[in-house]
Amino acid sequence: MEAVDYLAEERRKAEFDVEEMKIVWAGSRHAYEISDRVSRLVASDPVFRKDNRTMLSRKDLFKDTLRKAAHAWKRIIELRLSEEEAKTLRFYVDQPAYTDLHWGMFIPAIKGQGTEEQQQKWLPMAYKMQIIGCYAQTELGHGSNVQGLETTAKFDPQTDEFVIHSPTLTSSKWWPGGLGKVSTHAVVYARLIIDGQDHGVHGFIVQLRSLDDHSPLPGITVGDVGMKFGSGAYNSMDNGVLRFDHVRIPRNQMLMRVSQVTREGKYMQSDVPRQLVYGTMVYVRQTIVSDASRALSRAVCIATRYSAVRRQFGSQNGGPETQVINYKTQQSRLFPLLASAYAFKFVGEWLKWLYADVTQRLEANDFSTLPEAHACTAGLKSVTTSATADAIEECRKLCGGHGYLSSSGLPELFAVYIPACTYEGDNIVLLLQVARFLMKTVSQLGSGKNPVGTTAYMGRVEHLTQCNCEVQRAEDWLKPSVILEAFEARAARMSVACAKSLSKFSNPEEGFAELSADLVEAAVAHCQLIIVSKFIEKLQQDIPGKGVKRQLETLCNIYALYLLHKHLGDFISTGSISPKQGALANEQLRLLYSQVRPSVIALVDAFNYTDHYLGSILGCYDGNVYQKLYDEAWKDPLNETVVPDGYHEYIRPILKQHIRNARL
Ligand SMILES: CCCCCCC/C=C/C(=O)SCCNC(=O)CCNC(=O)[C@H](O)C(C)(C)COP(=O)(O)OP(=O)(O)OC[C@H]1O[C@@H](n2cnc3c(N)ncnc32)[C@H](O)[C@@H]1OP(=O)(O)O
Ligand SMILES: Cc1cc2nc3c(=O)[nH]c(=O)nc-3n(C[C@H](O)[C@H](O)[C@H](O)COP(=O)(O)OP(=O)(O)OC[C@H]3O[C@@H](n4cnc5c(N)ncnc54)[C@H](O)[C@@H]3O)c2cc1C
Repeated sequence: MEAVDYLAEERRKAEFDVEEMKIVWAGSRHAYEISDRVSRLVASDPVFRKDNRTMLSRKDLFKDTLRKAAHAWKRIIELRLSEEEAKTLRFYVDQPAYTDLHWGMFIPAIKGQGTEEQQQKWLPMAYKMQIIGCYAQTELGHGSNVQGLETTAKFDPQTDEFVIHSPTLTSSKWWPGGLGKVSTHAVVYARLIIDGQDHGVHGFIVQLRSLDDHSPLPGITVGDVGMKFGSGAYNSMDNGVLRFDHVRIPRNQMLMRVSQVTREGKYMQSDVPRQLVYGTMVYVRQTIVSDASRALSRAVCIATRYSAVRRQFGSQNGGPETQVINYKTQQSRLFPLLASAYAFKFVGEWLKWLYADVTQRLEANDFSTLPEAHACTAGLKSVTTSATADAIEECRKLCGGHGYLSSSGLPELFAVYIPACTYEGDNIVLLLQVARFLMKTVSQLGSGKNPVGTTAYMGRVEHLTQCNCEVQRAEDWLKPSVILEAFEARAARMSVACAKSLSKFSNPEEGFAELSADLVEAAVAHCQLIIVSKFIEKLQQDIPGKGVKRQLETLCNIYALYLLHKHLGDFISTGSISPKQGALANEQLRLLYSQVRPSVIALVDAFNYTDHYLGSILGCYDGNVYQKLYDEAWKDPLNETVVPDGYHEYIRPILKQHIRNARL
């Protein structure tokens, strides 16, 4: 059989309706149709070509990004694309750009923190891209600790203005995407000072560059922070540095939904919580969870297709070698990642719903679910991005040597993805936020306030800290109720153990710092429980299509049992399961790998990614890996000449050394 036939053969083995699974993956038939149409549109447009981008210099890469962003905008206007279609188009262009921050943070910040009047003034200009904005919060000296920001916004009652100033080197804004070279405006976070009194961090809309010639306005020093990790990758983004030297802005450019400053310089707080100043981060963290499933599914698609094509060992009497995907070790490394991609997809959908729900409540002045929304977005952002970053690297290893080639697409995907573990909140810092929320929940148990939502299980803490797992045979692990109780017991017991340890400290903050490593583990357990439970909930829905639900059940079980196996120490040390039950879970997991094996190629086909989006020779739909790898090698600039540049200066003299030595 030719390499090109391997995937066709695999597709014939699929045990479910792949077209229906595509709709489940996309979220709805409508979303599927948009994604399918727009991804093909991008793939067929030569301006969006990206196969040469890791070879470009920083300047050429940046200009290429500007060209793509301008072309994308032109196509959006020409084709009158809806908001959803436009977003999908930017996603498939697949090159980090200032537009991500303009649409993803600048506009949401004004929407979430601006008054009606401010929204009416700024949003129409932003929607038409007559102004381009970024989100300037982080400083050289302060990122995680937002309350530690140093930039000041002093109210000047004489002129009815704020004076924005960077008092120290460490107060220089540092990192904001789009700031370095493009943005005309920024939402700048600064300490509000009125009459010498510090009212903490607030957001301000500040113009940075002239709308006529793009030069920085007086008092503004702005530039790019420099090259980042990897070639291509996130270097298409102009992450920037910015300093203010007493820059004046009108008073009405402070975002005033949460608090206001009057003409007289009076500071007034609305009845909305102060934490809404952090609202844009909650919004973006929620989108990052869905993005994790996309990045992970992309890597998994590449590694799965390649693993079905690649053969090593096992040939008998000159017959074909074994497909590496049939090695149990390959399966135990790859299939949990496939299952994780689906798990993150569904928890991302749920989180989107949660965010929409909390937004609706906030509009009706119901702030009760804000702490949970903060904990869920922070925790799930952390857990899904860390797992995805690790998984992309694992996929590279699963592809052996060829995975290390740039043309596999995996090195660039890794380089572009890993900052997700840091931006929008360092993952450990965010897990500590979840831990605080959990400790608060435990401390309130018995006070008559019943935990709700994702912490509702804590309401059954007495049962969960005493229950015995009922598993006796491997197949008992297939019962959703059994899986759920094991995960709930582990999470509840870890939180309760932390709370008990904390109670021994006279100073709770000291205790929290001392126990922070354990608290992070408890937070991870809680977040993993959410992901598992949302997958199980998804399966309670009506899911049409032959065999579709069955495949999803298998993936759900793989995801849960893989986590259980990976964190066996937690489950056993908390007494949530016995060592014997842990071994049975592993036995069941092996059976599940065999069960899902015939369908894995169809399961990655269901992501419906174009070859353009995948950007990987190893992951192409046709599986023609070797011919493509061979052809690609000859396109490398080093192969433009047979004898390399530098031969005469640096190679020949060494080779001819013996002649010189002989003459001496
Ligand atoms: C689509 C775009 C593409 C993506 C491109 C990526 C671009 C990247 C952009 C960025 O990175 S922007 C910068 C992001 N920066 C951060 O994420 C900073 C992380 N730090 C924080 O979020 C906070 O400083 C902190 C870690 C939460 C701590 O803040 P603070 O010291 O003020 O809080 P605490 O005293 O711990 O808590 C006070 C109180 O507030 C609650 N809370 C904290 N954050 C939020 C929130 N976002 N929403 C709601 N509530 C929040 C917290 O739980 C505490 O509650 P109580 O315990 O008092 O009830
Ligand atoms: C590619 C990229 C794009 C970005 N885009 C933007 C943007 O558009 N706008 C913007 O404003 N910012 C942006 N940022 C900044 C980003 O939000 C911050 O880098 C991030 O919040 C982490 O903060 P930090 O860099 O200060 O890390 P630090 O907080 O200095 O982290 C350093 C280490 O200290 C640990 N640590 C910190 N605090 C604690 C604690 N309390 N307990 C335990 N450990 C702790 C962390 O876990 C980490 O290991 C971007 C960053 C990157 C990398």
